[in-house]
Amino acid sequence: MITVEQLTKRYGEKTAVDSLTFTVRPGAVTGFLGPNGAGKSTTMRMIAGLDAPTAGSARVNGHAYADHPAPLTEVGLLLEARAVHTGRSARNHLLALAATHGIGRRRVEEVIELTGLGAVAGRRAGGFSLGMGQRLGIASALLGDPAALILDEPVNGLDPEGVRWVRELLRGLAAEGRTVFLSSHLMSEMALTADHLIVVGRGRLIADLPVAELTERTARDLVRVRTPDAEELTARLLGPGVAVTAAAPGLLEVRGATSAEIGAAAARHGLVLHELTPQRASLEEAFMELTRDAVEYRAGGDGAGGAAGLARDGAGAARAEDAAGAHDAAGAAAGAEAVAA
Ligand SMILES: Nc1ncnc2c1ncn2[C@@H]1O[C@H](COP(=O)(O)OP(=O)(O)OP(=O)(O)O)[C@@H](O)[C@H]1O
Repeated sequence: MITVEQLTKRYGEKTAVDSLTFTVRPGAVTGFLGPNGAGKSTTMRMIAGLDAPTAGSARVNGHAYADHPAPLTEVGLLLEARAVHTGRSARNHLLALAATHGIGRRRVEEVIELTGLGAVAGRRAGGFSLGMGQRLGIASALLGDPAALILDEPVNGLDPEGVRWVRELLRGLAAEGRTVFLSSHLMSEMALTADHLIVVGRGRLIADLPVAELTERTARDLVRVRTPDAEELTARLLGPGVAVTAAAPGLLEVRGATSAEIGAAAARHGLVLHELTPQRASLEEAFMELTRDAVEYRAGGDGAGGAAGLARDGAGAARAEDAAGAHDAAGAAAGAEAVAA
């Protein structure tokens, strides 16, 4: 369990992490998501005791990381890819690390096996590719068989097979009851790997919700219909609460009716349909929507009513309801535009 309370980090005028409060629970993969510069790495460094908070606290299993007598056995860390600039072989690197914690050779061989480094373990780690370096970083993190893992962008630089390998490994570790906390700026990756999401922008909490909930919320009330009988179908569908937009010749976008209702109406009136597709916003779109204001602010926009608007309660922590409310409102506004057009 990782507990972050009112965690804040300022570098001079710059607030990198702003009153963050969240909990990362065991038995699940929790994704830490946010655009570049949102404060993910800084937060992870503070959890790992590598940076001192300006205010607030971060605890792993109830203690500050630095207070753990043998931190490797408590928390596995992967914070910087290619942190190994060494002439040592991967195996010797792991053996040296293991020795600092009284971890035996057997465990070193186990993690080499687990991370698929067997064939290259005798090679100089400093010359590893980014992908191999990531595997070695993950092997180091797993060395102490820790109950919690904190991984900053663990799939960075990995090929698709490597990405899938990390995903399955992390899901397996969570299924064993461990706390798995990983950062990414890629929603698509998180959607496949994480059970729960903590989304940040400009150092502040934007959302804290299960991935499944975000998926549900991205379902748009919109059905795309391709038909040679567009005009007549439009006339048949229009009614209270139903809006139909002609997106292109023979292509309608219908709001306020399900695809089943549209199909039934077409059948009743003998109208031909070539396509009937309920639309869902992709998770990537949902993420962009959630973090849009945070990004605009960073790009020099005024950001008024942006992430600050989402994180509007006194404590500065917008929970899922707030963020979703804002998201829904934005979705509704976009819908109104489309209908008007
Ligand atoms: N040592 C530092 N001194 C000054 N500013 C810093 C320092 N470390 C981070 N920052 C700033 O704090 C903000 C948050 O940075 P951080 O690296 O935590 O974000 P991030 O979400 O991990 O981004 P990325 O996805 O790009 O790694 C950024 O604006 C960054 O420039």
